[in-house]
Amino acid sequence: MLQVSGLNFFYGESHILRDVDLTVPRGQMVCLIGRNGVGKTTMLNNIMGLLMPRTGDIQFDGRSVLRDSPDKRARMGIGYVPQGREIIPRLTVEENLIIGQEALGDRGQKSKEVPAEIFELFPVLETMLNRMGGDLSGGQQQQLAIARALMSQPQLLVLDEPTEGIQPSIILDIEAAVRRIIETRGISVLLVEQHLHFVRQADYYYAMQKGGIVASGSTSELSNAVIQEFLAV
Ligand SMILES: Nc1ncnc2c1ncn2[C@@H]1O[C@H](COP(=O)(O)OP(=O)(O)OP(=O)(O)O)[C@@H](O)[C@H]1O
Repeated sequence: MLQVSGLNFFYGESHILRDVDLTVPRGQMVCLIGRNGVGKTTMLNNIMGLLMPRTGDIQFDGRSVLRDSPDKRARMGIGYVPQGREIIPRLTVEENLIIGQEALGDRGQKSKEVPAEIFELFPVLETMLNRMGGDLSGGQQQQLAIARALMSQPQLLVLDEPTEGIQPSIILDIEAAVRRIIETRGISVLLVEQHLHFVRQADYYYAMQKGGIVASGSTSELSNAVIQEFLAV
Protein backbone atom coordinates (compact mmCIF):
# COMPACT_ATOMS: atom_id res chain seq x y z
CA MET A 1 0.00 0.00 0.00
CA LEU A 2 2.85 2.36 0.91
CA GLN A 3 6.46 2.05 -0.09
CA VAL A 4 9.11 4.53 0.97
CA SER A 5 12.54 4.03 -0.57
CA GLY A 6 15.89 5.72 -0.12
CA LEU A 7 14.35 8.77 1.52
CA ASN A 8 16.67 11.61 2.57
CA PHE A 9 15.32 14.78 4.11
CA PHE A 10 17.18 17.91 5.28
CA TYR A 11 16.11 20.88 7.37
CA GLY A 12 18.54 23.39 5.85
CA GLU A 13 21.90 21.69 6.24
CA SER A 14 20.72 19.27 8.97
CA HIS A 15 20.39 15.77 7.58
CA ILE A 16 17.24 14.52 9.38
CA LEU A 17 16.11 11.39 7.47
CA ARG A 18 18.83 9.06 6.18
CA ASP A 19 18.16 6.54 3.42
CA VAL A 20 14.85 5.45 4.93
CA ASP A 21 13.14 2.38 3.44
CA LEU A 22 9.76 1.42 4.87
CA THR A 23 6.84 -0.64 3.58
CA VAL A 24 3.25 -0.83 4.79
CA PRO A 25 1.54 -3.88 3.23
CA ARG A 26 -2.16 -3.78 2.42
CA GLY A 27 -4.39 -4.55 5.40
CA GLN A 28 -1.53 -4.51 7.89
CA MET A 29 -0.45 -2.27 10.75
CA VAL A 30 3.13 -1.05 10.86
CA CYS A 31 4.60 0.83 13.79
CA LEU A 32 7.50 3.27 13.67
CA ILE A 33 9.28 3.53 17.00
CA GLY A 34 12.18 5.58 18.31
CA ARG A 35 13.14 8.14 20.93
CA ASN A 36 12.03 11.76 20.86
CA GLY A 37 13.58 13.83 18.12
CA VAL A 38 14.87 10.99 15.90
CA GLY A 39 12.69 12.04 12.95
CA LYS A 40 9.41 10.10 13.20
CA THR A 41 7.09 13.07 12.72
CA THR A 42 9.36 14.39 9.95
CA MET A 43 8.92 11.01 8.25
CA LEU A 44 5.11 11.17 8.46
CA ASN A 45 5.12 14.77 7.20
CA ASN A 46 7.15 13.63 4.18
CA ILE A 47 4.63 10.87 3.50
CA MET A 48 1.80 13.38 3.67
CA GLY A 49 3.57 15.87 1.38
CA LEU A 50 3.89 18.56 4.05
CA LEU A 51 7.69 18.28 3.68
CA MET A 52 9.65 17.42 0.53
CA PRO A 53 12.55 14.96 0.62
CA ARG A 54 15.82 15.78 -1.14
CA THR A 55 16.08 12.30 -2.61
CA GLY A 56 14.10 9.05 -2.57
CA ASP A 57 10.59 8.02 -3.48
CA ILE A 58 7.20 7.52 -1.83
CA GLN A 59 4.75 5.23 -3.58
CA PHE A 60 1.13 4.84 -2.61
CA ASP A 61 -0.89 2.06 -4.19
CA GLY A 62 1.85 1.44 -6.76
CA ARG A 63 2.53 4.98 -7.93
CA SER A 64 4.80 7.80 -6.85
CA VAL A 65 3.05 10.59 -4.98
CA LEU A 66 6.11 12.83 -4.62
CA ARG A 67 4.68 15.47 -6.93
CA ASP A 68 1.24 15.40 -5.33
CA SER A 69 0.16 18.08 -2.84
CA PRO A 70 -0.89 17.11 0.71
CA ASP A 71 -4.44 17.80 -0.30
CA LYS A 72 -4.23 15.46 -3.29
CA ARG A 73 -2.62 12.72 -1.19
CA ALA A 74 -5.50 12.99 1.27
CA ARG A 75 -8.02 12.75 -1.57
CA MET A 76 -6.18 9.70 -2.91
CA GLY A 77 -6.90 7.92 0.38
CA ILE A 78 -4.14 8.70 2.88
CA GLY A 79 -5.79 9.80 6.13
CA TYR A 80 -3.58 11.65 8.62
CA VAL A 81 -4.10 12.16 12.35
CA PRO A 82 -1.26 14.50 13.31
CA GLN A 83 0.34 14.90 16.70
CA GLY A 84 -1.79 17.44 18.56
CA ARG A 85 -4.92 16.24 16.71
CA GLU A 86 -5.88 19.59 15.15
CA ILE A 87 -9.53 19.45 16.11
CA ILE A 88 -11.31 22.68 15.21
CA PRO A 89 -12.25 24.02 18.65
CA ARG A 90 -15.11 26.31 17.60
CA LEU A 91 -16.91 23.70 15.54
CA THR A 92 -19.12 21.03 17.09
CA VAL A 93 -18.11 17.39 17.17
CA GLU A 94 -20.59 16.73 14.36
CA GLU A 95 -19.21 19.58 12.23
CA ASN A 96 -15.65 18.38 12.80
CA LEU A 97 -16.71 14.93 11.57
CA ILE A 98 -18.59 16.19 8.52
CA ILE A 99 -15.55 18.28 7.51
CA GLY A 100 -13.53 15.05 7.41
CA GLN A 101 -15.36 14.16 4.20
CA GLU A 102 -13.57 16.94 2.32
CA ALA A 103 -10.77 14.45 1.71
CA LEU A 104 -13.14 11.93 0.10
CA GLY A 105 -12.45 13.37 -3.35
CA ASP A 106 -14.24 11.31 -5.97
CA ARG A 107 -13.79 8.05 -4.02
CA GLY A 108 -17.20 8.28 -2.38
CA GLN A 109 -20.41 10.19 -1.81
CA LYS A 110 -20.54 12.87 0.84
CA SER A 111 -23.31 12.59 3.38
CA LYS A 112 -24.94 15.10 5.72
CA GLU A 113 -24.98 12.51 8.45
CA VAL A 114 -22.32 10.69 10.38
CA PRO A 115 -22.53 6.93 9.67
CA ALA A 116 -23.47 4.66 12.59
CA GLU A 117 -20.20 2.79 12.17
CA ILE A 118 -18.29 5.80 13.52
CA PHE A 119 -20.32 5.66 16.75
CA GLU A 120 -19.83 1.91 17.03
CA LEU A 121 -16.10 2.56 17.03
CA PHE A 122 -16.26 5.61 19.29
CA PRO A 123 -19.53 5.55 21.30
CA VAL A 124 -18.53 8.62 23.31
CA LEU A 125 -18.77 10.81 20.22
CA GLU A 126 -22.47 10.07 19.74
CA THR A 127 -23.26 11.54 23.14
CA MET A 128 -21.25 14.68 22.36
CA LEU A 129 -22.31 15.57 18.83
CA ASN A 130 -23.38 19.09 19.73
CA ARG A 131 -20.47 19.90 22.01
CA MET A 132 -17.67 22.18 20.79
CA GLY A 133 -14.57 20.27 19.71
CA GLY A 134 -12.46 22.43 22.00
CA ASP A 135 -14.51 21.41 25.06
CA LEU A 136 -13.63 17.72 24.76
CA SER A 137 -10.96 16.05 26.89
CA GLY A 138 -7.65 15.09 25.27
CA GLY A 139 -8.72 11.47 24.91
CA GLN A 140 -12.07 12.42 23.40
CA GLN A 141 -10.36 14.80 20.96
CA GLN A 142 -8.05 11.99 19.90
CA GLN A 143 -11.02 9.74 19.23
CA LEU A 144 -12.67 12.56 17.29
CA ALA A 145 -9.49 13.10 15.24
CA ILE A 146 -9.34 9.42 14.26
CA ALA A 147 -13.07 9.36 13.50
CA ARG A 148 -12.71 12.50 11.37
CA ALA A 149 -9.93 10.86 9.37
CA LEU A 150 -12.18 7.80 8.84
CA MET A 151 -14.90 10.03 7.38
CA SER A 152 -12.71 10.27 4.26
CA GLN A 153 -12.68 6.46 3.92
CA PRO A 154 -8.88 6.24 3.75
CA GLN A 155 -6.98 3.24 2.39
CA LEU A 156 -4.06 4.11 4.64
CA LEU A 157 -4.44 5.68 8.06
CA VAL A 158 -1.36 7.48 9.43
CA LEU A 159 -1.39 8.08 13.18
CA ASP A 160 1.22 10.17 15.03
CA GLU A 161 1.39 9.15 18.72
CA PRO A 162 -2.35 8.78 19.26
CA THR A 163 -1.90 7.90 22.94
CA GLU A 164 0.40 10.79 23.88
CA GLY A 165 -0.81 12.41 27.09
CA ILE A 166 -3.94 10.24 27.27
CA GLN A 167 -5.20 8.32 30.28
CA PRO A 168 -4.72 4.51 30.26
CA SER A 169 -8.38 3.47 29.98
CA ILE A 170 -8.85 5.61 26.87
CA ILE A 171 -5.61 4.30 25.39
CA LEU A 172 -7.17 0.82 25.49
CA ASP A 173 -10.33 2.13 23.78
CA ILE A 174 -8.25 3.73 21.04
CA GLU A 175 -6.19 0.58 20.56
CA ALA A 176 -9.32 -1.55 20.28
CA ALA A 177 -10.88 0.89 17.80
CA VAL A 178 -7.79 0.88 15.57
CA ARG A 179 -7.69 -2.92 15.61
CA ARG A 180 -11.35 -3.06 14.71
CA ILE A 181 -10.89 -0.53 11.87
CA ILE A 182 -8.25 -2.79 10.32
CA GLU A 183 -10.40 -5.90 10.75
CA THR A 184 -13.61 -4.42 9.39
CA ARG A 185 -12.29 -2.11 6.68
CA GLY A 186 -9.16 -4.01 5.65
CA ILE A 187 -7.19 -0.77 5.51
CA SER A 188 -3.52 -0.27 6.32
CA VAL A 189 -2.22 1.67 9.31
CA LEU A 190 1.11 3.39 9.87
CA LEU A 191 1.52 4.26 13.51
CA VAL A 192 4.12 6.22 15.47
CA GLU A 193 3.78 5.03 19.06
CA GLN A 194 5.62 4.77 22.38
CA HIS A 195 3.30 2.47 24.35
CA LEU A 196 4.50 -1.12 24.22
CA HIS A 197 0.99 -2.55 24.50
CA PHE A 198 -0.16 -0.64 21.42
CA VAL A 199 3.07 -1.36 19.50
CA ARG A 200 2.40 -5.08 20.01
CA GLN A 201 -0.91 -4.75 18.14
CA ALA A 202 1.03 -3.92 14.98
CA ASP A 203 2.22 -6.60 12.56
CA TYR A 204 5.63 -5.07 11.87
CA TYR A 205 7.87 -2.47 13.46
CA TYR A 206 10.65 -0.22 12.25
CA ALA A 207 12.99 1.33 14.81
CA MET A 208 14.53 4.71 14.01
CA GLN A 209 17.69 6.23 15.42
CA LYS A 210 19.22 9.53 14.22
CA GLY A 211 16.96 9.52 11.19
CA GLY A 212 17.87 6.04 9.96
CA ILE A 213 16.10 2.68 10.33
CA VAL A 214 18.32 0.55 12.58
CA ALA A 215 16.04 -2.43 13.28
CA SER A 216 12.85 -3.88 11.85
CA GLY A 217 10.81 -7.05 11.91
CA SER A 218 7.67 -8.72 13.11
CA THR A 219 6.32 -7.33 16.40
CA SER A 220 5.85 -10.92 17.60
CA GLU A 221 9.64 -11.03 17.71
CA LEU A 222 10.18 -7.70 19.50
CA SER A 223 13.16 -8.34 21.76
CA ASN A 224 13.64 -6.84 25.20
CA ALA A 225 16.74 -5.08 23.88
CA VAL A 226 14.69 -3.31 21.18
CA ILE A 227 11.96 -2.49 23.69
CA GLN A 228 14.47 -1.01 26.16
CA GLU A 229 16.26 0.96 23.51
CA PHE A 230 13.40 2.38 21.48
CA LEU A 231 10.30 2.58 23.64
CA ALA A 232 9.37 4.61 26.70
CA VAL A 233 7.94 1.62 28.56
N1 LIG B 1 11.17 23.09 11.60
C1 LIG B 1 12.33 22.52 11.95
N2 LIG B 1 13.51 23.09 11.63
C2 LIG B 1 14.69 22.51 11.96
N3 LIG B 1 14.79 21.35 12.62
C3 LIG B 1 13.65 20.73 12.98
C4 LIG B 1 12.36 21.27 12.67
N4 LIG B 1 11.41 20.43 13.13
C5 LIG B 1 12.06 19.40 13.72
N5 LIG B 1 13.40 19.59 13.62
C6 LIG B 1 14.43 18.65 14.11
O1 LIG B 1 14.33 17.46 13.38
C7 LIG B 1 14.58 16.34 14.20
C8 LIG B 1 13.46 15.34 14.07
O2 LIG B 1 12.25 15.86 14.64
P1 LIG B 1 10.88 15.05 14.67
O3 LIG B 1 9.83 15.94 15.23
O4 LIG B 1 10.65 14.45 13.35
O5 LIG B 1 11.23 13.90 15.70
P2 LIG B 1 10.28 12.82 16.36
O6 LIG B 1 11.03 11.55 16.29
O7 LIG B 1 8.95 12.86 15.74
O8 LIG B 1 10.20 13.29 17.85
P3 LIG B 1 8.91 13.55 18.76
O9 LIG B 1 8.48 12.20 19.20
O10 LIG B 1 9.48 14.38 19.86
O11 LIG B 1 7.92 14.26 17.92
C9 LIG B 1 14.77 16.88 15.62
O12 LIG B 1 16.15 16.92 15.89
C10 LIG B 1 14.20 18.27 15.55
O13 LIG B 1 14.89 19.12 16.42
